[in-house]
Amino acid sequence: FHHYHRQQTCSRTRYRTLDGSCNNLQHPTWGRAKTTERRLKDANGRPMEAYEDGRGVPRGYPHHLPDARLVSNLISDSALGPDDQFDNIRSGEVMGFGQILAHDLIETQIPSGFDCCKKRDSHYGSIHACFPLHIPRGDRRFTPGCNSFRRSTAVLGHRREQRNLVTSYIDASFLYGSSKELNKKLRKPNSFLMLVDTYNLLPTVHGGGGCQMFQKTDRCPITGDERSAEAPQLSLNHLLFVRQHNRVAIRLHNVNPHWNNEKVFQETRRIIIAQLQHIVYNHYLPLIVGNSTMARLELLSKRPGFDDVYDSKVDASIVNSFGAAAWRFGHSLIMPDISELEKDFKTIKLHTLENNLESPHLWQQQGGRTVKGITRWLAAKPAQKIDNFLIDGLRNKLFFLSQPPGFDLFSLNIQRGRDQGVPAYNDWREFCNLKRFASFYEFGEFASRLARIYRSVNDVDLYIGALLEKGENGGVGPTFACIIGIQFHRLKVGDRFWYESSDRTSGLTEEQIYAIKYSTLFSKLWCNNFEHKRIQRDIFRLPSRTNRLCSCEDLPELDLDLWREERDKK
Ligand code: HEM
Ligand SMILES: [Ca+2]
Repeated sequence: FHHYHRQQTCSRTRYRTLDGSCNNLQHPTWGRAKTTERRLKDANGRPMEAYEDGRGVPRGYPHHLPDARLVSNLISDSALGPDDQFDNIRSGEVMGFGQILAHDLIETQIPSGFDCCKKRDSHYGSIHACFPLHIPRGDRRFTPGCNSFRRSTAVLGHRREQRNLVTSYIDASFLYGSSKELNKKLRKPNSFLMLVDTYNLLPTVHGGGGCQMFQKTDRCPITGDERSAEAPQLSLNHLLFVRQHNRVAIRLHNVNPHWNNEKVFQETRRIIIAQLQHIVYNHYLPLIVGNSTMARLELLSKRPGFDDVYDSKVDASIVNSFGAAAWRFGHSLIMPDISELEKDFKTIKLHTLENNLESPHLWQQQGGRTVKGITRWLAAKPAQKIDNFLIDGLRNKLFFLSQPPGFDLFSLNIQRGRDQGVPAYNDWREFCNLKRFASFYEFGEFASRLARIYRSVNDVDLYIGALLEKGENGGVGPTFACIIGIQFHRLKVGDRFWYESSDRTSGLTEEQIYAIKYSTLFSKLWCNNFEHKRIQRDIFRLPSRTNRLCSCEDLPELDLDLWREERDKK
């Protein structure tokens, strides 16, 4: 293992590398793009892995587990739930931000170039490459056709592993790209700015890229992450960060006109990443894992200045089951439509989500005229509850794109977990020091349905078991809180460039850190970059008596004078 990595030598640079290498000086590849996802180890030091043969055959294959689509139909059909499935605390942006954060941390490689549906294809029928979903008889809402499922690319070794294409660290890689080559394409030449188009929207590529074009004028966006056109609210979160970079960069250049372009760019990048980390740990995560996990794993930031949490023994690489299951909790947050909300915060214009996937059309039309209404809606209206239900648009019509067949995102999640050897729910309970379930009855409402399709309570898939748990204040249940908590703990203490670090080479000053903590509110970024006049203070919580709509001007602004350097000092 070690001799591969020794070749790269690292120096202590002021800024992060783009691919995440050399964050850990002893282990230069930890957290780097294009490296292997990790397995947590149980109390006996055994990796948390559950391939059927211990090597790489999907868990349950061929006949041990119920078809993923059957599980989804019986447990996750939103028609089985209450009429109103909106959350009463969390705003739609909890969903939007959750997805862009997911894309900062992980993109599991999936191979291309073959078709699991074509008998002539050499991989057809090979369980090492293809793992087709079986559609239960009589499942009329789900148009069968061929539901090709390609297994995540295998990193071969003693046991099959998967590869993460992006940097694990919270480093805004979705904005800057996970490689030098991509970063170069995203920047305006000879400038400290990120590229935008003529309407100050995401830059685009003519005639292609990974998105659908409904009209001749639609053009696919190019960003630091190739999935940015996946859904409109995701693209708009990308846009927010591109604009925020440019806004800070221009002001930083004005404060330090003697800095060269690269210095302005890199210093801006450091500020943006600090703001992102601050928001994730102090405003976002508490709403997901709850206060007890935040406290137990010391995830909240210190109030004022420095906090040297870095531990060079901690590997911040993404844990397999975090990406394949736990962080996909967010799919249950997804709302059935996308709306534009007028200035009065009442009048709404509806669009369905499933007809706007993989397409920039909604926000590109008329030079971005819809951006303001959609972003106002994301902030002011609720997400769906974190639960075992998924909206019909994604459970039956994913990638429907005006023509059947559709797909089911929950089935994909379950199938992906089995593909990647994610252990069963009960094994994770034990890992997390929770009592194993002795019988199906402990699942409550859905017990008899689970008992009907799984052979044993020990077989229930992690994704489904964990989403059936209740969490603190409507957050994720204890099993996902455990996995997510561990991952974010590692992403904090395993990041040498963590924003509260007092390192003299790579860190900010104590005053700068204080200023970032004092002023950084995602609501303010939303105001500044989408030209809103009013918003609530905490964008992730719905407007309420304790989180009233206020004037954007009343929210604090980052004081960039703290970055002023005398010309001769440099
Ligand atoms: C409109 C919204 C969304 C759509 C259409 C969507 C769709 C998808 C699809 C198709 C996949 C790949 C499934 C597979 O083949 O395994 C995926 C993966 C994933 N999604 Fe979502 N998603 C959305 C929102 C979210 C949100 C809100 C979160 C979290 C808060 C999230 C977290 C993830 C994660 C962690 C993965 C695995 C990434 C990887 O390992 O490559 N997604 N999503
Ligand atoms: Ca990253």
